[in-house]
Amino acid sequence: MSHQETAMHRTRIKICGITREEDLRAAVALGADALGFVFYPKSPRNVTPEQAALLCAALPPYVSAVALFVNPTLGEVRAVAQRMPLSLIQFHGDETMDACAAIAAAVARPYVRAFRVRPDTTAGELLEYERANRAASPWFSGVLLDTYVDAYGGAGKVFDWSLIPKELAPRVVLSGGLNVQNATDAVVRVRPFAVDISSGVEAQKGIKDARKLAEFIGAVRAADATISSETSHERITDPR
Ligand SMILES: O=C(O)c1ccccc1N[C@@H]1O[C@H](COP(=O)(O)O)[C@@H](O)[C@H]1O
Repeated sequence: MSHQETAMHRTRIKICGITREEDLRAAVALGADALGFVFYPKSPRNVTPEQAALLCAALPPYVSAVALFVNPTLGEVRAVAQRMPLSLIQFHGDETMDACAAIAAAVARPYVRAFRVRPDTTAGELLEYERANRAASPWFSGVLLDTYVDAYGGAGKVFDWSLIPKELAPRVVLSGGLNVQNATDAVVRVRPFAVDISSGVEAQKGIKDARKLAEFIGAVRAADATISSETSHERITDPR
């Protein structure tokens, strides 16, 4: 196989809970694909639409701005969508499927919907969740898997990745307790479309640590390199 035919695996990376311009610039410089802004007043990472708009002024083209909400009203989402260059909504609460679809249609933005995985979550449940949401709205972009905890998210807790069905993994955003130590293992084992991290790259709540950001992104890219070399090896040994 020639060099040009070797497909490089590239896991998309979202850094969530941006509250400072220097963190945004560091994440962008390191190659993050998306940055998350939390609009949930109970979160230590909460920002106002005006703060997010100011932060996004430093965002270059082709890097997505994601707005995270927990059980928002349409008015709250609209206020954000009108003020910042919003690429994607992340619904991370107990919103119904129909509420997500209606809000996304009203503001004309795609969305991901968080499924908070419990120890007794089944593969069938996850597949059906994705199928039903996809059928419910053309604005549905994918499922984000997080760990079920009493709070809504950003808790740094891992769930059992073996619960994710193999056929769903290439379409999911994997989150929940990712960090510098487990990132390579997570990506090599699960092979998600994207990873999303918040607390694992923080120096303190709401403040990112530039070194952890660099190490986390490096760990994901190391996993990508492993997957790419496995894939090209499979092609060489089985050229079909
Ligand atoms: O980041 C938050 O403060 C937050 C608040 C409410 C709901 C979700 C939140 N963040 C999301 O939680 C997951 C897991 O985060 P962590 O890496 O375990 O800290 C992630 O998808 C964040 O986007």
